[in-house]
Amino acid sequence: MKEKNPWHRPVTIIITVIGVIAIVTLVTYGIVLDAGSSHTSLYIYQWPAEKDNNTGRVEQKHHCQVAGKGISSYTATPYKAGESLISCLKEAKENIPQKMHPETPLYLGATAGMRLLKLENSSASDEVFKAVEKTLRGFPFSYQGARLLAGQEEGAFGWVTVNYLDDRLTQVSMGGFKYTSVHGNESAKGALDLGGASTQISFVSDEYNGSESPDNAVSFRLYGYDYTLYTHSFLCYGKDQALRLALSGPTAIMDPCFHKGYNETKHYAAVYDSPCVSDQKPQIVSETFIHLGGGNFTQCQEVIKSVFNFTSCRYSRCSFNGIFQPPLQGQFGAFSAYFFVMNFLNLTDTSVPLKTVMQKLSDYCATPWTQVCAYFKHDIPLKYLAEYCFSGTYILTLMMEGYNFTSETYSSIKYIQKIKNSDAGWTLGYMLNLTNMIPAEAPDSPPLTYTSYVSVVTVMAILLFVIFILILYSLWPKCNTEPKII
Ligand SMILES: Nc1nc2c(ncn2[C@@H]2O[C@H](COP(=O)(O)OP(=O)(O)OP(=O)(O)O)[C@@H](O)[C@H]2O)c(=O)[nH]1
Ligand SMILES: [Ca+2]
Repeated sequence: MKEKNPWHRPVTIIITVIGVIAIVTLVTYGIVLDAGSSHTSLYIYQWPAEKDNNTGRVEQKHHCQVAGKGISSYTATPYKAGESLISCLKEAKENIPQKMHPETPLYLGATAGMRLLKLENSSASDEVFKAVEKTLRGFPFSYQGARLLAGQEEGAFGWVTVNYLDDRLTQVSMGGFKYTSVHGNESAKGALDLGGASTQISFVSDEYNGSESPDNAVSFRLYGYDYTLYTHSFLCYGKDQALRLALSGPTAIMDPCFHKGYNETKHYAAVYDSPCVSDQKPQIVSETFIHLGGGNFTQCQEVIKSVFNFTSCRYSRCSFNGIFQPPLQGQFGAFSAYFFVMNFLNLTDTSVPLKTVMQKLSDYCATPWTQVCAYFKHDIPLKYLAEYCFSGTYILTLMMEGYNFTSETYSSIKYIQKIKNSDAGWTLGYMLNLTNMIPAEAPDSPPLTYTSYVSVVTVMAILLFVIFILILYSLWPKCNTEPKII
């Protein structure tokens, strides 16, 4: 008896086609933990499994904020630094299909909080890393290391993220010709990152080739274009450490950067337990001081200016503290605390003249604390709320006095949190680099987003399916309806 060909069964055909779609649209994942000074965040990224290194293909799938403070705060009980990560890692397990766990790379990068801890107590920092590593190794992912990022890396990877997500890195390919005129230095966007303990500025400038102050240069070749990036990370100039710098000194008690009516008793130790300010600790017997708000924007600006040193510069030009900075060039994306703060203050629109922005901030700083509290206390944690006047003034002073933006160039800054649903920050650039996802040479085909890629593959698979069915139908043995002539 002739066996029926199983390939002729419609169920088999449908399963095969679904299988083909599943294989072609397989997704690869990567996990990066951003162990910042104030807190840790876990990001899951996803991209199509086929090894086609087009730009704009990696997307953020999931973000988990670790509860509690940053890992550098667990010096007394390092194992708790590891434990703090467990719930987000469990979330990661749920968000990535189980069969993909062993091949999902897992990275942890620590930034300024751990840099400060290393300066202060290097064995304590080793203990924290050990604890964190132990936890990460306990999960089924492909652990790739937990390490301290250099300030330069943090700045450079933030720049890569912003430009990658903005599709500014590839060359445009049209009809076989590659157009480079709109890419490279001219279209690259600078990156401004304001953390809790450090702040980074990174941009390309036609006037910087790395010869002056080579420590500030990061060079790479991406998609066939050479970039020499200027980058600098100012340790102690993140907004939490800058607040300590501004507080420390004889004027600490009446603080113009806090609202009138703000009145809190604080421990000296809490302010001075950081290498950024430890040498400025006043010789006072008392353990506490009363932090009073003055609510005066102009005076606050003066206090903040005093934390920047403009007295010496051994280069052709400097930002502050004797650090070289070439002339600013192009657009800038300002993220992390730049966004949190300016978004709260409703000041993210940089087309508004700088004078108006300052006036609005001045009005906000002059608002009595009781009024601010009554209005926002249900929505915003009090700690954040108390600091927005300081933080807003710090941001404007850092930009205008520190980095030399002017009222004309202020509009070249855009406050951003996300680009195409992915958070702006160093983590994506870090993973792209470590997984070799950005090739040195340009790909030939123009990039597709993941969604467009899946749509194209699905449409093609359906089309193939229809053609397949039609072919089968034409080959299928049919009943002969014609009367048989005997
Ligand atoms: N208002 C507000 N502030 C936030 C929020 N998230 C974080 N911050 C604060 O903004 C500052 C910067 O936060 P991050 O960018 O996460 O800093 P970080 O990565 O912990 O610190 P670094 O290691 O210096 O980069 C810190 O002072 C945080 O406490 C938020 O959602 N709202
Ligand atoms: Ca950060």
